[in-house]
Amino acid sequence: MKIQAARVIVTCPGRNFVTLKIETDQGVYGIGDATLNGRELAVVSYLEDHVIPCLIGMDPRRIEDIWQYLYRGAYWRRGPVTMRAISAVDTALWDIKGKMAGMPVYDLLGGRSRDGIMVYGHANGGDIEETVDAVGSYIDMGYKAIRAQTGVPGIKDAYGVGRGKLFYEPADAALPSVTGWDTRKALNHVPKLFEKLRATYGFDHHLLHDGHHRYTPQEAANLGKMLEPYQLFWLEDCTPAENQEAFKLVRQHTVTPLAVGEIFNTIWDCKDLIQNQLIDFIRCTVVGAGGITHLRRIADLAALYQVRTGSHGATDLSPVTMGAALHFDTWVPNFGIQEYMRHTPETDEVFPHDYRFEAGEMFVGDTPGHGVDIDETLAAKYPYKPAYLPVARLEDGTMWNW
Ligand SMILES: O=C(O)C(=O)C[C@H](O)[C@H](O)CO
Ligand SMILES: [Mg+2]
Repeated sequence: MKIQAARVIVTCPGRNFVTLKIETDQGVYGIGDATLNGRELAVVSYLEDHVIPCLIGMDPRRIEDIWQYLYRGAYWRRGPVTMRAISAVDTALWDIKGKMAGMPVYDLLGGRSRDGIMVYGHANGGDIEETVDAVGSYIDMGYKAIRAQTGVPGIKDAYGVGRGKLFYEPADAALPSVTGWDTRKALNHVPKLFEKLRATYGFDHHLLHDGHHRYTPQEAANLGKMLEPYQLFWLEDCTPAENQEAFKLVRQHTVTPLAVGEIFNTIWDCKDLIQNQLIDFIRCTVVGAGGITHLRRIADLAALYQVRTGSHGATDLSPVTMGAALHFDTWVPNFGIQEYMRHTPETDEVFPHDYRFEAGEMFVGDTPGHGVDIDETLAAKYPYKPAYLPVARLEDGTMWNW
């Protein structure tokens, strides 16, 4: 069996997605997601100019060997562009293997560990009242877990506060827009949101919050401590994690559960965090961390230390990633939660899929492979549109972490 052709499909049904389609000489094909928000075309070139020429003629059944070939073979290891490209190949190959075997991917991985996959949605508002209402509407939709973000007085375009209620997408301009940040103002405000949420809805639902890399370790520890009475499911990306040791300081001072990993590419980004039990949830996902093959390695390491999974699932990850992630979640023994930001109806139409949401959980179907396809004719109607994520600056103009 041989890989006969492979091509990259770029489409923008409201936002940009990069998809790799691998075709075999036996008529079976597979697809993988390679979307890197705000840097999409770098991955397109990596795939078209450097990966696809090597893939032609290879045996698509050799998923592990092809993964090692692309990782070790490039010499230049890791990084978001390389690992997104490897992930797209890997996901497409698992899709092909499932189709060849007549099995859904979760069965190839070892079978079902659970029936439904608990997901969390994004509730946000310009102020506390609006966010409280938004959380209420997620509860009405059946969600058991909700991430809550609010605008902060005095901060321009605080992180996580979108224009729409269901389809938040921060990459919106042909050049990066400038948002603001002020830790003092956020620390004064965020605990009040959770106080109000618990007072309004009680403690039956899981509440989450994303710090989006904004706080120093000391500030993050302070926030975690202030949020303890509200019993969060997790505080995410409370401080940048390039220096994994930074989490020691946060951990020493708070029992608020910590989650990190949406920008990690490999096991090397999180091995110290996991082995030192500095986090509770690892948020790497299929598209970000080298596909199913590598994510399984991360999850297995995490399991040794009682760290559970909580895969990134924002809208910039295409339905292909969502499908593959849900198969992974259906199997992985140390599952925690899955992020689920809804795609727009236009996106769902371009990527027909068999997963569904019901009563706060997602369910995968039994279609062989990962159960997500691409309608290429429809995809061609939505050409690529340059879009950047915003940047953040402090009040005095200093660049900060968006
Ligand atoms: O979903 C989350 O937790 C995010 O932090 C979303 C990110 O801002 C988004 O994926 C960036 O492209
Ligand atoms: Mg996040």
